Amino acid sequence: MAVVLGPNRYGKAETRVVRVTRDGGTHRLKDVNVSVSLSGAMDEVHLTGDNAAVLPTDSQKNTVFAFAKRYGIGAIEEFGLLLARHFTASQPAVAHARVEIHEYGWRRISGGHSFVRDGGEVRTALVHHDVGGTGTVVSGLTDLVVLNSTGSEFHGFARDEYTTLEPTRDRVLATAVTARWRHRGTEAAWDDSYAAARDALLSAFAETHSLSLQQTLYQMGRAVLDGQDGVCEVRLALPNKHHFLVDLEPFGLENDNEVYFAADRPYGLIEGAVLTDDAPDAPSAWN
Ligand SMILES: O=c1[nH]c(=O)c2[nH]c(=O)[nH]c2[nH]1
Repeated sequence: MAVVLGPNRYGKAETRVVRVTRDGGTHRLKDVNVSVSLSGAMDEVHLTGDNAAVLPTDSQKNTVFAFAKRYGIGAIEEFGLLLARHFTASQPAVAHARVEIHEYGWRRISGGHSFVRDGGEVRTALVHHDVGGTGTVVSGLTDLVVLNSTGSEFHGFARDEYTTLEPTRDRVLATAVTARWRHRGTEAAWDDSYAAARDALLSAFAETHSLSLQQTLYQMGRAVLDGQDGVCEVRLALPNKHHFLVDLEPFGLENDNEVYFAADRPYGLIEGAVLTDDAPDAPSAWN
């Protein structure tokens, strides 16, 4: 029985590119996930290991970043066509290009450079009640994804022999907020309280000129407490969703804080509590 090569394709999946367009102080954001898959005369690489027809998936990823800079990202259909036509036109072995793009929507918070991602967030409540009649209520949310495309710095940090991070005076700051806030009592206008806390978190994130995510965390917690006497403690978990500036110099392009690689892991995880100095102890409230 003979064995033959069947249908095949290859490419770089899920290149996460964030393109910031700066129009003075007003920024626009395009956040996409691009998967390229090429097919054509690829028998040799499978049968003999001859790579002559294989444009590396690494080059495909670089093309996505370079095109994001060179042409911007308009409608994702248009960006997809641009890429697919490029690969079929420039690689003799490529007969077909498949480009799938997913776009994540963002809405403005306030100011010109602060955004909250559409959908996905979850409202949470955790209630404890004793037979004796005392209770605690912890409200919260998870997966509230926010991004500042400027207004964030990180420098002056401790260094050791393993430190390679470059200090920065202008970076993208993004996080998926998990916040929980403890109420003093068991009577409150819960929906209004939730809306006010969510607003306070968003405004504080947008309005804090950040020197670290830790500093932003404290300001976010404080904003919730300042807005509501009925809340005595806020706990926050803020993953630092790193956006790395892509080096476009090898392609003769300058990257003036426009094209970022949105990494999903590993991520910094910044956690902390902010509380009023009269907050009652609540050993079980958070578990
Ligand atoms: O805001 C930050 N806090 C850190 O603790 C940290 N560590 C790091 O590598 N980048 C950052 N950013």
